[in-house]
Amino acid sequence: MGLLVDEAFIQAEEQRSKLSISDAGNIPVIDLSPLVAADGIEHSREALSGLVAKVGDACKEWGFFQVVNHGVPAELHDRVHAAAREFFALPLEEKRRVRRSKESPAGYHDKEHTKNVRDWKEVFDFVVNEPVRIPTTAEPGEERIDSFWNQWPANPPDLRDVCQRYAKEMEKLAFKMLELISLSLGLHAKRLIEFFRENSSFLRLNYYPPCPNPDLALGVGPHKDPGPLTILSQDDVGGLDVRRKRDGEWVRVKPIPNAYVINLGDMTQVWSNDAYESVEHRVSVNCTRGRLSIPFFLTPEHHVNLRPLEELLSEGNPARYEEYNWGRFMKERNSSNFKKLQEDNIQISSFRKVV
Ligand SMILES: O=C(O)CCC(=O)C(=O)O
Ligand SMILES: [Fe+2]
Repeated sequence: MGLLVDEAFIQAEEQRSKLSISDAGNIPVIDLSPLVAADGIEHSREALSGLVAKVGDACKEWGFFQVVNHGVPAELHDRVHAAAREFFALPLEEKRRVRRSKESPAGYHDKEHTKNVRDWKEVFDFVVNEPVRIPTTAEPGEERIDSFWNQWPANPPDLRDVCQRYAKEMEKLAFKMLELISLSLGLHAKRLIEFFRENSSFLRLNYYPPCPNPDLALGVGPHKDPGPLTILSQDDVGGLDVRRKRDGEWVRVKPIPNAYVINLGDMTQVWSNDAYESVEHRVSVNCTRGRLSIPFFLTPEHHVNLRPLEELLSEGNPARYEEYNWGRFMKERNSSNFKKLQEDNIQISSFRKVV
């Protein structure tokens, strides 16, 4: 295939997607119905122990799994997808009325870079709880805090309401997943939820238009998510690829109707002192069908500090990470989206202790 896309989108040869990628056939699919039926995990721990074990195994072996019977109303899910499609179909000029800026980082944008290569996608971001507060700079000792709010487009008119209701459902599901992950690590069910009573979580509507050079560009370059976990809804097109832990191969996550894809992020890796690992993933594109995906990123407030959890450490298993501050970490990471840096943005590996 000849070169049809702008140079900014071209991935280095070793990062490109092979057209013959295989389906991740055995990525775990976990049925959450015991949890939904039990009305809270505290009350029926026995009945849920099988579920906890499954989540633990999936976290260790894959760091990626899908959940079904999760309790999120299908009708609401379908309405968010429909509204998102309508939004992305608007003329660029109209979408750009709610474009994001340094001062107002929620909204529409189409120029994100992952590892300094431009992603083949359009995005609309919104936060779950307003306003979100973030330090003005990433300097140590910075005391100034900026607040920002969502920007909602006039069209489609129901986008705001549908998105806000859906966001609350995602928050609820994320808390359930945190309980299961806590229990699977041998922690108290509420141990990890503590960090998110107030939170800065956000949702992203991703649209990946058909791409004339799916052999050269990616929808999102290879990366790991920085929070504890991400809950993703995808349509039936497919394109999410995971680097399988077992052999380092890229495999495609098969779309399952009404399922959510859950992936662990860096924060879970740090808390668990590497017992669970954040998994690398990327998005491949294709030349015929536009793809829609809607990830929910659970994230804490800016003042939260992260480090391996004391209860999981021992003499034989000392902390592998230095403590870091979430607000400063995110400020530093996000600044690379606005100016194209030569180096890659900050990663948790910067906090890894030399032992
Ligand atoms: O679109 C997808 O399937 C994944 C998107 C993703 O990984 C991200 O936005 O962090
Ligand atoms: Fe991601």
